[in-house]
Amino acid sequence: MAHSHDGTELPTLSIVDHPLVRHKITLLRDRATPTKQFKELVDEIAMLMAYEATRDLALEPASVDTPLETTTGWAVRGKKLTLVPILRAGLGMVEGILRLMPSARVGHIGLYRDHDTLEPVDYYFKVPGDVGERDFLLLDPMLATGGSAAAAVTSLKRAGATRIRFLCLVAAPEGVARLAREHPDVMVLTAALDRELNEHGYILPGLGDAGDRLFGTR
Ligand SMILES: O=P(O)(O)OC[C@H]1O[C@H](OP(=O)(O)OP(=O)(O)O)[C@H](O)[C@@H]1O
Ligand SMILES: O=c1cc[nH]c(=O)[nH]1
Ligand SMILES: [Mg+2]
Repeated sequence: MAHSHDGTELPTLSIVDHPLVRHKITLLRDRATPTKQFKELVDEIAMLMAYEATRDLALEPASVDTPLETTTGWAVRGKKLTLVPILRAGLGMVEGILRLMPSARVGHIGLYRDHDTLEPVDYYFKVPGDVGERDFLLLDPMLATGGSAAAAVTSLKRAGATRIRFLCLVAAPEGVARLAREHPDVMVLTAALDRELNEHGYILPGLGDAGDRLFGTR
């Protein structure tokens, strides 16, 4: 059971604190890290996190012919795992995870956070069919107020999704609490649980605006 800084229980939270992840997250936070390296780090951390997020995937026996004989191995069971990045910043997490599981499907959810109200505004939704039979990994580097993640989960559920995990790199306690309140069935995996949000809804200490740092906008 995880706790936020004020002691609230966060039962659906898992912090991926592998030493390599902690090292890379620190480089990602550094304001001096240039766009090219920022992109590479997001890609690498996402891949390491996906390894943890899929630890309990169901398997089924699979026959395999080695050069010497036939034996029984294992294959991941069921429909292809489905990655759903929240545009834009979530896009940075897709390629690294696809290297680990090249046959995963990819859906997209377009959302941006209104600068004044901090409320999510949605502009795109496309996911593969057979939604109810799929395991979804919803991807966004930042979980701040939780408004965007909660809205994306609501959209996925409206389309029929039942098994959703949310992967982020940096989370604020406020966002974790909101997601746990609105979608207690959705497990959240993060590489870092930060202290708080500032008055503009930015995570402290955080890493700044993930979308801008990934794509060189501002
Ligand atoms: O938890 P929240 O308070 O909703 O904030 C988090 C959202 O804000 C950022 O996206 P942004 O709105 O900057 O869009 P972008 O990815 O297009 O830059 C981030 O990538 C999340 O989607
Ligand atoms: O700190 C934050 C909060 C929301 N979105 C970001 O990219 N960074
Ligand atoms: Mg942004």
